[in-house]
Amino acid sequence: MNIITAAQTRDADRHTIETDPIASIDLMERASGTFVTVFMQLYPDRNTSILVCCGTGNNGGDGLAIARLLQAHGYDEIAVWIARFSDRESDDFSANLARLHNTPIPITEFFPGDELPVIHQAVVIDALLGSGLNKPLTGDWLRLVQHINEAASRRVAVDIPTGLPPDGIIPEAQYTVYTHDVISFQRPKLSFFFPESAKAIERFHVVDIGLDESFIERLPSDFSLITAADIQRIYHKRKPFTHKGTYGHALLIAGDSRTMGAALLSCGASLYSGAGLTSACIPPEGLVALNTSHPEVMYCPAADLPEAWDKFDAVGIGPGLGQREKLLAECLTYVAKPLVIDADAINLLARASPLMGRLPGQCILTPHMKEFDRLFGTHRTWWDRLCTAREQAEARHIILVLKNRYTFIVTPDGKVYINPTGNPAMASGGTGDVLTGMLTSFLAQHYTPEEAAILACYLHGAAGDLLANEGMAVVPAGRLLENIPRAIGTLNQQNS
Ligand SMILES: NC(=O)C1=CN([C@@H]2O[C@H](COP(=O)(O)OP(=O)(O)OC[C@H]3O[C@@H](n4cnc5c(N)ncnc54)[C@H](O)[C@@H]3O)[C@@H](O)[C@H]2O)[C@@H](O)CC1
Ligand SMILES: [K+]
Repeated sequence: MNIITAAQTRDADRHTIETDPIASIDLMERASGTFVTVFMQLYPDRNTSILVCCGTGNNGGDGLAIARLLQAHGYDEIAVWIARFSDRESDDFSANLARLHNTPIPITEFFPGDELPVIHQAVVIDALLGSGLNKPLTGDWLRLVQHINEAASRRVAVDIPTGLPPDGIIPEAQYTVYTHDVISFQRPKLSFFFPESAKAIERFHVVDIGLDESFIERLPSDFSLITAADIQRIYHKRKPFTHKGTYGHALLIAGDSRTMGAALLSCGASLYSGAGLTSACIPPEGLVALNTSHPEVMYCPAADLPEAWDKFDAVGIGPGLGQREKLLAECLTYVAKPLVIDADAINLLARASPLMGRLPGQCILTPHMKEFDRLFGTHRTWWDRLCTAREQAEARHIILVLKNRYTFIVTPDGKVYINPTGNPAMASGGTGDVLTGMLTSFLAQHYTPEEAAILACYLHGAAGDLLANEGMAVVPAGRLLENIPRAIGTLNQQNS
């Protein structure tokens, strides 16, 4: 699903109005109706007291229509505030204001400098400003937004929290309405996926307001959100008459005396993700632990690597590797193979910059924020970091998996795939090692690096989601392993 800019959304809006055809005021009614459907699922109690705060543009117009529709659905305790901080009002706002005057809903208008009454409603619907935002909030807007944030109410935004830019840089000090829920029209906005939006958005829901999807999908965009349908398309179900050789041989070069667990986790992840064979190049003191935890995994001593190299279909290096820089340097001298570089190996790369110049094309690097900044310099915003990631991926022909709540997979052609799965219960040591094992496993199974990255990130998060949905508030990395086949299994069920 491509993620589009505010300007492109306006194009899609115009196109739909012309070709559907539908009058703009009716499109607003349709959008407001879809908002109301989700809102009623979130707050089914018709006695919920609701304050709808509206600006005078189309976001405000939506707010007015929403107030009227909620009242028609039996929500009687509704009040509307209109922020008259600008002389302009959109046509559809005016039309909806006229319609609202035919209802008993009380409307209060506020002008610059007006005192703001205490908000006592259980829910505030934020329809002040939407995707039309073109500068940070100041003056009366900022005062109103802070006033809303100070109320004890639940806050639900129409389309986007007021003050949050839909795309581009989100300045750290940017003030927005801090929402519990955002009900967003047609597409999530790019900024929803940046950590800087955490305060502004607790969760978001996307509703289809009937804009022309085929038109939207044709709009050029370098950003796309991975969907279950994409995963279905990429994943190949295991076929009859296949054997372990069909599914490739993965090698994990990992572990050190104090960090052997990282190696075991990544080897386990390779195994559970379906590589036909998995070998571990670990220090010999880890052998007993390896044989105990994953007897299916074979051992490859570091000294055997030069002769054994040819038999591996993919290599992952880094989890718990410690300071064993020589191993990384050696790997980069052998015939290039599908390669994943993670964790300690990334830090070694950051320290030994000549090695950076030897990365094979299409290799996958999986830095988290700090590792990324160690490699490429510090960044003040995630937007800047993502811009650097795109430049570096293009210049070096590599794939960068920039890990976060929503992991960004950045490919050499500058495209960014955003992974939606995963949850905060997974935020603990070792889950990254599991991801490395999964990536290496899918590469060994002959998926392209781009496919492997998309599959691994999605299924890694999906495995964690299965556990979180079963009530686990914390998902330790070890518990993820057995859930990888379950996450893959759900694809098999849907495929059959
Ligand atoms: N697909 C669509 O495009 C649809 C859009 N709709 C709604 O329309 C919204 C966009 O409406 P508009 O383009 O009228 O814009 P907004 O209603 O978001 O903003 C209104 C105006 O406020 C001004 N403004 C921007 N930033 C400001 C700031 N920091 N301080 C003070 N004033 C500022 C701008 O002049 C802007 O045009 C969407 O978010 C959505 O809610 C819906 O009605 C349905 C269809
Ligand atoms: K809003």
